[in-house]
Amino acid sequence: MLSRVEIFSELKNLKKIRECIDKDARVFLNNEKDVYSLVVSVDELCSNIIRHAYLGKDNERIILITSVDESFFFIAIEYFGKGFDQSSYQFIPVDQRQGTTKKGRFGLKLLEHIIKKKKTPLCVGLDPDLTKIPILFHSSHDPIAAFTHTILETVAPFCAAIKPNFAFYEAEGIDGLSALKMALSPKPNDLFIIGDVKRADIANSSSLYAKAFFDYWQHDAVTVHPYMGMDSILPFLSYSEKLTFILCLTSNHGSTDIQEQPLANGKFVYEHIASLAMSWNKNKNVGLVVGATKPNTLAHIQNLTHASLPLLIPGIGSQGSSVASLQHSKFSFSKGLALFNQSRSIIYPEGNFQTITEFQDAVQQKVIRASNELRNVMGWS
Ligand SMILES: O=C(O)c1cc(=O)[nH]c(=O)n1[C@@H]1O[C@H](COP(=O)(O)O)[C@@H](O)[C@H]1O
Repeated sequence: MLSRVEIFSELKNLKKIRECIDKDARVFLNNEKDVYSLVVSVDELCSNIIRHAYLGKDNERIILITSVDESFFFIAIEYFGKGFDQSSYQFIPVDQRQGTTKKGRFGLKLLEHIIKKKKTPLCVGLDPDLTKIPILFHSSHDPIAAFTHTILETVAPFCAAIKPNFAFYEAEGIDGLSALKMALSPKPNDLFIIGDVKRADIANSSSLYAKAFFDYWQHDAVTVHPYMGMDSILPFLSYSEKLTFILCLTSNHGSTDIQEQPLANGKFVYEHIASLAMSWNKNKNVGLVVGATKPNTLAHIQNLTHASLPLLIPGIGSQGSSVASLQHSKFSFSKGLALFNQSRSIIYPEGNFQTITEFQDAVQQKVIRASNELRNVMGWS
């Protein structure tokens, strides 16, 4: 299949180039994240042509030619401005590029992209609990692995993100962690993966937590606590292509013990955390965890941050909150970016299941209902 797109050199015209690459890349690649990476690379290349080769002039031509089939993808970009000075290029091996590349919004854009493609901001939490996993999985030699695999396969088409909570895997020791590793290998297509790890330590230790969850586990995002301050969070933020969700106002009752305490200046601790998070957002890769169980405070935090930080919102379902209660609050579904997590209410449907298929059908009903509910609220149905 051969395509040709010609545009004038205005940034707004790059949409046509992105659309063409997005369409053709799907013939060749079957992974949403790879498609997105390619779209971003070509977009970056063309915007550099406009900025550097055409010095911002908007009436010059850029021509994109692609040829693609399942085994081959050819991309040519033709432009007529100042050529690239190859002698100015200094090769930096990928493993030494940390901190040398332009700070990206890749994690944020990837999340946005997947939410739009899947038409849902639903995140499904992977919280495999041996006391809740249906009996039929217990005859498997590795119930946690079998359960995780079944849940992933069932929910993947209907959600944008998954959030494995490490507590549930770590509780089973090495076996639990290998079950998770196996379930996530190869990396699932079309899913944003948030490692719910709630870490952070002195910088020296945090940098290894960050390495573990971003490099080894290949997560797209992690959750961290802010208790130890900026230096404990920065090692996570130095991964500019990943997202780091900072606990701001958690969904549990104990949030009143510390997070909802007033400071000497009259502000609440969670407000202070939200302001700090905004000031740490130099790489556009900071998000906040805010529970859905306090819809009005959630709305207040959304306002306070001008909806500039992506929100991870747990607490819907088993913890008693609902999409309806958010609708009845001042929270705005149309401002900024938010992911709504549900774990137990999706992965543990009631019933006495005799077969995996019966169980999958029940989970599928739950996840479709949760996904559709959010889709309706977003006006995407
Ligand atoms: O960081 C989280 O994900 C989190 C923060 C919070 O404030 N409240 C909260 O419930 N969570 C996690 O979100 C999931 C909620 O699970 P369910 O209550 O079963 O939907 C669990 O894995 C929690 O650990």
